[in-house]
Amino acid sequence: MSSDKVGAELCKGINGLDKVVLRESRGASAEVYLYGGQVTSWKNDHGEELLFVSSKAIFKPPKAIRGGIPICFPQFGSHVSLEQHGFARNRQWSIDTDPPPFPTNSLSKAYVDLILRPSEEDLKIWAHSFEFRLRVALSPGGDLMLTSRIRNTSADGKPFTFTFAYHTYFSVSDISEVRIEGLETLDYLDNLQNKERFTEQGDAITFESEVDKIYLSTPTKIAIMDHEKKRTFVLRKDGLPDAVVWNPWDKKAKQMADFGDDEYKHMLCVEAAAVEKPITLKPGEEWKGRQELSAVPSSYCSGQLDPRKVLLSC
Ligand SMILES: O=P(O)(O)OC[C@H]1O[C@H](O)[C@H](O)[C@@H](O)[C@@H]1O
Repeated sequence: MSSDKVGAELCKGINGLDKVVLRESRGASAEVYLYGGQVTSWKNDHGEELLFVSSKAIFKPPKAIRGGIPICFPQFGSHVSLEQHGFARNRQWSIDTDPPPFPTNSLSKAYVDLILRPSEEDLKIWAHSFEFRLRVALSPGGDLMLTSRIRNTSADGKPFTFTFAYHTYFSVSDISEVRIEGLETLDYLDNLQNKERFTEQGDAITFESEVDKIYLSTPTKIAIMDHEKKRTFVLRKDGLPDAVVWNPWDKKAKQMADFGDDEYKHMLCVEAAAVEKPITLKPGEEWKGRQELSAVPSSYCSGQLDPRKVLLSC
């Protein structure tokens, strides 16, 4: 890491928590808290914030930070007897000063490598040795890239199984002006209806009430179009077949202590995930999951009414 303007700099964030600030030459930036290994800010080269973080977010252990990109591991949701979304999002990560070689095609200097290993206490609640390496990088054009590498380091010959999500909170102007393209006609599990399986009907997905769905085996590109902002987020993913879409809407919003009553209007979670088919790693095996985000003016995407064209042209 360097302390130059372009690159990565370790400094203090809210409540004295350590954070790494990434800066690219054209002005894009990102912030990553070591607490949770969590991205809490991603700004374009005009300094506009692209991620949502609640004004009521609590930057203090043991609560996970409400917003940005929490890491859900070793589980997404609450299937096994672990806390909801696992513990990676409320553990202290370390800077990985000597990560194993990282095949990368990016010329970026703005990146940081973090590592999470289980503590003695963690091993009591999830008895598996692992190394979780997370690279967060900004491309020269301002794209935000997260790569997770999870390795089974157990010496006892035991495999382990996990589910995973990059729980990304996008900042949007007004949820009623937003639509998602790339998920129409897919099957999903509806968390609001006992995880029952349905098939999405109709055109692009829009929002007028609470949504909590796990879309299964999705395309690798998903577009989130904010009409009022004239901005399109493009999410690209690899190793993560599913995509969770969540907005708590007004009633749930009021039930969350770390979320403002009206903030649901200005956020949308679209999360690259591996949920339906849990991943199993034998000792020595490694899994890799990537999420890449870009934000482009909507006018760059021709044929907005045709999702295939949008996804091809972005
Ligand atoms: O409040 P949290 O534990 O951060 O979870 C927030 C939300 O995360 C996901 O999107 C789940 O699908 C939702 O069911 C959950 O309410």
